[in-house]
Amino acid sequence: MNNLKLEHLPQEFELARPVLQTIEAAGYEAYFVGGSVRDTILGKKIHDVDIATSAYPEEVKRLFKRTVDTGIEHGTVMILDHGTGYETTTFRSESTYTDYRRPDQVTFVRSLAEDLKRRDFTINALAMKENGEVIDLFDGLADLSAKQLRAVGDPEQRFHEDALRMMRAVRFASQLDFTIVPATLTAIADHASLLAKIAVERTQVELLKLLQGQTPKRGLAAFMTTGLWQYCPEFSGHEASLNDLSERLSTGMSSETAAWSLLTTQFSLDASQISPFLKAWKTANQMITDVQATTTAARLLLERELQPWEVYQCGGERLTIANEVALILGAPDRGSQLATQWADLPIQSKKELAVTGRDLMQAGVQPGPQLGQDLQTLEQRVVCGELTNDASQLIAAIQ
Ligand SMILES: Nc1ccn([C@@H]2O[C@H](COP(=O)(O)OP(=O)(O)OP(=O)(O)O)[C@@H](O)[C@H]2O)c(=O)n1
Ligand SMILES: [Mg+2]
Repeated sequence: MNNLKLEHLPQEFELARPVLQTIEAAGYEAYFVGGSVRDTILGKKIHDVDIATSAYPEEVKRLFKRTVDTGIEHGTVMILDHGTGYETTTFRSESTYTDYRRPDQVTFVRSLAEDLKRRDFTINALAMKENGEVIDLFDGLADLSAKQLRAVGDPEQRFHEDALRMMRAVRFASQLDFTIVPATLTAIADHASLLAKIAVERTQVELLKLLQGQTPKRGLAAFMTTGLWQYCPEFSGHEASLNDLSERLSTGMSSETAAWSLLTTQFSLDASQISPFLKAWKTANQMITDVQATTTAARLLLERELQPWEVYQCGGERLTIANEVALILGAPDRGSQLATQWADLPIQSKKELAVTGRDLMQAGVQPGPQLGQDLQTLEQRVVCGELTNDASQLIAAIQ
């Protein structure tokens, strides 16, 4: 056990202190736990603070005026008395897990040590008192300084309890630039197939964080060597492409759209293959549309410059993503050129076309498929600079 007392806590903790103080004043224990403690010690910005307490959910609710049962069956209560909501979870003990996802039952306990020992990695098993004193029962601080991920206790047990933790390991390796210690890495390789039991939505979150992390090479390399990749939807047959990526990807992708586009471009998927690929990963429909556009453009950028119509069809921010992806895969950086090409387009969307279908009908074009065709021809010719975007000229061109 090591000692550390943080003197200057980030604002997020300062604001949450009254919650811990109220719980402690009633005779219970309360600590900050999880990622916020880890990230503060690492000097990183934190996004939310999690609180763990010896008070049972009903006891927590009695201490505050406004609470919401956000996950009461797991012991989680949201406290709203201090502005921002604070999720407070009662200490829980180990129990049996038969489905590799969630415990068969949750047992509330009064001991912090019992709670911490069922957490995934030593760096995530730190607790911090309201006054900044860090409780380190599993040498998490030593692993933080050595930049290492190590499962708490027996790694096999930790991955049996929740197979998603294996994806979390490779995600943290990328996000934090940490190595995974050999025993933990071996346990991941031995249990990789359990990932198939995990809901794809949860795996997706970790994969995207990995690709957006600071050292994606590290995370991807572990993702590949442990065999986790084999239990991800639609990855089969792409081992060589993924290994190639793990060598190329020296910085994190800028967004989720960029992360997906990198995979679909690297896998040489065409627009019709992107939809089943992303559907298997359960992404939103908008993501499918965006990735189809960025991948089409990125694939072209790997060969040559884009024509105005191709710039137009990809559009705005998506061009930046296409360029980001193509650059990683070996194309020259055409970022500023694309920005100029985009800015110089006569119109940037169909809404800016000087005529509508109604205008064409008034000019005598019959409604029907031909009308749509005519409009698209005009749009294309305006974008390419063959026609001026002027209503009378466009109508004249059609007639
Ligand atoms: N499968 C999991 C998920 C979470 N935890 C524990 O619950 C804490 C909070 O979980 P979560 O917010 O999902 O992850 P963080 O570690 O806080 O990371 P992030 O910064 O992404 O929120 C973790 O630190 C860890 O102690 C765990 O043991 N096993
Ligand atoms: Mg967290």
